Amino acid sequence: MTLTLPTPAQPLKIGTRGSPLALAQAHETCARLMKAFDLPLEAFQIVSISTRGDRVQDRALRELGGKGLFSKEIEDRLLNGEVDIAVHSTKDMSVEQPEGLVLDTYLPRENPFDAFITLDGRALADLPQGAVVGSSSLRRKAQLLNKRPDLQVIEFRGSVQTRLQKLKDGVADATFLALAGLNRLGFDDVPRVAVTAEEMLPAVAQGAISIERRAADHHIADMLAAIHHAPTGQALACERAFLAKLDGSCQTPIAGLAQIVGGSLRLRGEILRSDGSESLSDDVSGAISDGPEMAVDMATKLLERAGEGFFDWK
Ligand SMILES: NCc1[nH]cc(CCC(=O)O)c1CC(=O)O
Repeated sequence: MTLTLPTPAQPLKIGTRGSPLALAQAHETCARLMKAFDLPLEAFQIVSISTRGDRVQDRALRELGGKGLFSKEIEDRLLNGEVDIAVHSTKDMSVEQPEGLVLDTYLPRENPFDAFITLDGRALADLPQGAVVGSSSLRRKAQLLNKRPDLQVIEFRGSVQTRLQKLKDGVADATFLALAGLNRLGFDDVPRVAVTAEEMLPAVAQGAISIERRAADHHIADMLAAIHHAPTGQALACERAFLAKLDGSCQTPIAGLAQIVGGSLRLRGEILRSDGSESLSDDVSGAISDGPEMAVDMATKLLERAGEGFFDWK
């Protein structure tokens, strides 16, 4: 197999959102390709592309609706050839890609769990009665209220810095962020306590970077194969099959985590009513290759248990 590799004269154009986290993820992808093929930095060009999700800051994202809130503009440029690959937070990606594109390269997953953030670094269990938590995630809100109906959850968006400032201003007592984001940005001094899977199961695909390409681009596919992390791909295929069967997105109160433990695959899943009044969950293990099948099975059983009317967020 002969690979066609990028050169400084014909660089690989990497499409990404322009947020600090998105750029860090594009740089990680770039660094892995440089290492795999001993390429210079000049063989890559990072193209930052603004998406609708980036432009709308003042309204809750879920009110916007629509698929590909954080990816459509990037996917359009991939389809018209302006960029060669696109790097994404898989958590923000819908379960199906537009015709002609595939999402099948995964980098090794970062920590998939949530971080609980307060100014004094206390744990979730130490949050006083009636405290105010800032989060715009329906999942986090529902999970939190399910365990702690005494808490008040308010809308919270913006960068890590904005959120910390809001805590300092007393707008809220605590917030959540993905640990993966904090780690990738190198925010080591942000006080945080990792939330366990038992306390709050993370969102499907949290902490996993994926790379999208044109389906017909076999040279690109061959090149990306060198940086694909198969265990992450297997876990993500399972989680995304779970989400697909539930017809969910990153903006629905659904949680799911697949982990490879000692040669088998463990899948934990949860669906909630958005006010947190009810939560249904399951925990199964099986062969790694049966991941997607296990996920569909779990989702089907959860839907049966939930019955009509459970999905008030639909
Ligand atoms: N929806 C926002 C989003 N999408 C991906 C991440 C974090 C990085 C990741 O999960 O890979 C975040 C921020 C957050 O949840 O704190």
